[in-house]
Amino acid sequence: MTALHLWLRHETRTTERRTPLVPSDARRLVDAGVTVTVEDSPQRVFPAKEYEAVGCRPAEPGSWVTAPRDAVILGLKELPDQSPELIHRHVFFGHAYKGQPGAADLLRRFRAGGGTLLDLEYLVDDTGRRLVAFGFWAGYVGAALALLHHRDRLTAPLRPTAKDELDERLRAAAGEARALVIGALGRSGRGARTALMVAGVDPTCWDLAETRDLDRPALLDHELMVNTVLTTSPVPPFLTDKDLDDPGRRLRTVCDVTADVGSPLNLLPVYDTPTDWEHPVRRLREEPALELIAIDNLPSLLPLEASTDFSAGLTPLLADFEVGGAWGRCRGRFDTAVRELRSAEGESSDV
Ligand SMILES: NC(=O)c1ccc[n+]([C@@H]2O[C@H](COP(=O)([O-])OP(=O)(O)OC[C@H]3O[C@@H](n4cnc5c(N)ncnc54)[C@H](O)[C@@H]3O)[C@@H](O)[C@H]2O)c1
Repeated sequence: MTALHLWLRHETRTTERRTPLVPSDARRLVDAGVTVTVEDSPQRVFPAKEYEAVGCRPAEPGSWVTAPRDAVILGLKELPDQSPELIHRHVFFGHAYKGQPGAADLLRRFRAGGGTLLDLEYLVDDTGRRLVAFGFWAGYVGAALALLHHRDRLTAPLRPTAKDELDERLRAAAGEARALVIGALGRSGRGARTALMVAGVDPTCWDLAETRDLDRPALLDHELMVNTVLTTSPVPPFLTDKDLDDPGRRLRTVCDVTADVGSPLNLLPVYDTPTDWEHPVRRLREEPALELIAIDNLPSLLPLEASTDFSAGLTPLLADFEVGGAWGRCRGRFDTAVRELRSAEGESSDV
């Protein structure tokens, strides 16, 4: 039996309805002897009473700051700014290791309080492959939005929805479309293919083998493209301004699921800011028209499915919360980031 005390916090972003732990999985952890505290959260897709019904302890939103020191605080997105010293172990997406805005400040807060960031993005197996990710639903929603827009049936602002409702809209928009999914064998790629199939569209699927010698005319001959490629080494871009200016281009709608703006590995360097729920579509060219969707929080639009899937992957890892293995690698990445921060600040490199 483990002495783990898990504390599920309220998400501060009002649009964030997802949770990394759903009630049915919380029950599994409680049954395994884990103490699970769940903060009330008005927007979470599962009400607090469903967690209480399976044996979780209730808590007020934001009360994790006063949680016992040994509690592991679980969340998805950013921590609120109050509490300059972070004393706990925190499991969430910290976005703190690639020099992102606010990254150094967050690491400093951990360093000041002696806490630890266990970043979900760095929870990987021994080959470096991520163990929990929202990719499938990012691809699903991205392709669905692209298809709906292509059919002139996308309305803004976007709002979180249920899969049944989205699928109904996709079926109502069914018909021929020449669609291309790049990165088709990955998590997001599979999601994109699945959504397009719901709309009766059988996309062309490219992955590593098909882009090694990129056939640009073939790419531009598709009406709709969904980019879901996660690359770790530089490769030539899939689209350039020159391609966009090609008068023979049939491509009209692009969804960049990676929304990798500003990264040196960006494969679609034809725009410089993502789009969002208020304004999901941006016109990049007038004649012939080319429109872009590049939203960086796609799975939040399907909070129930995204949460359920993510929680199913995370729960066995939480049940086996330990020093070594995936959590050890995750901790090691945090230690490295703190050392890097120290040496950037000219201090001793000891952690
Ligand atoms: N927009 C959002 O809300 C959102 C949410 C989750 C994930 N994402 C992003 O989606 C992207 C994909 O994530 P994933 O979980 O699907 O990754 P993944 O590793 O499961 O899949 C990536 C795929 O890209 C393929 N690939 C790599 N290099 C390629 C190349 N040069 N040409 C063609 N294919 C290539 C890989 O073989 C793999 O099949 C990531 O950038 C991730 O950050 C975005």
